[in-house]
Amino acid sequence: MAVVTATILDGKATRDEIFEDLKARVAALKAKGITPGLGTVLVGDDPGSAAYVRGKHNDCAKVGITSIRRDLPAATTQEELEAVIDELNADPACTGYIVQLPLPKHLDENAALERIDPDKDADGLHPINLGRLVLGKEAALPCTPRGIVHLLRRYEVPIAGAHVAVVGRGVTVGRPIGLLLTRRSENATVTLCHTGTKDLAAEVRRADIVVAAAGVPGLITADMVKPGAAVLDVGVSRTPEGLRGDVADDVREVAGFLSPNPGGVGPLTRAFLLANVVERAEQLAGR
Ligand SMILES: Nc1nc2c(c(=O)[nH]1)N[C@@H](CN(C=O)c1ccc(C(=O)N[C@@H](CCC(=O)O)C(=O)O)cc1)CN2
Repeated sequence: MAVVTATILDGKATRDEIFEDLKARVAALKAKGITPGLGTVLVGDDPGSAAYVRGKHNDCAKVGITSIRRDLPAATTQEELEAVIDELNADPACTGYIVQLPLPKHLDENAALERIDPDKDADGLHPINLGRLVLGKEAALPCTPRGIVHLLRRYEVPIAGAHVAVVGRGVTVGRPIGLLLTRRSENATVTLCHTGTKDLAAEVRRADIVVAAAGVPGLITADMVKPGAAVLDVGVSRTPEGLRGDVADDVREVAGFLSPNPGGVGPLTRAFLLANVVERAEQLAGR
């Protein structure tokens, strides 16, 4: 029988704590006559993206944030998409919003992200907000990286001085997580691994913290993990057997901490999306 050594980093319990805090803050905003609003733009009928967007609006209802949904057909043109973005930029009821990624292949994702008003960028993925993060200025932070840092802190995983291997260089996780973890407040040393990395196993093996965000089922196996390391399973793939993370099951016999998938970082991605909207509403209320 498998021996589980890892402490499980429970994303759902941690999300519930964040929701309690957000509920109180939204109530305080409403008492001042301000209701935060989250917008989503979903293009096409990918069932995974549709489920994530549905989840985001369910979360809004739980904490008292107004939901604004724009669901567009798969054949939407770039001009039509940008017209919806412009509309949300101008909508005073919309405090912040996201364009659900990935977009259908015929659409230009970067152009769409750049069109979002940076002050309404609830995802923290606008180039201006990523640039502010690089410069150490206040900005909306990308939700999944924010969730990862929160989960590590919540379970008192040492970050300062840790060697972190990030696997995957996507815009929502891999690239921005390095920016967060190398801030002075976190002080980790980060190696960003990708398909061009010569010896992935060696890079992962010397890491105290592994962030697996490649979207390759079972990529990280027990023999690649330093005993006691914290392993965060962020990548997700839809396989004929169902949803699979990047981390093989046997890693829980070696790791010191493990964020499972599902039930780890995913719920925090959603929680920090709402947190970004509430924080923006609080900034506006303070003016
Ligand atoms: N505009 C964005 N698009 C995408 C992002 C993002 O941060 N911004 N990230 C992912 C998808 N995503 C949010 O949009 C997301 C992924 C996973 C979860 C989640 O809660 N997962 C659950 C399992 C859910 C299931 O069973 O299907 C879990 O991990 O427990 C939430 C949000 C790509 N696109």
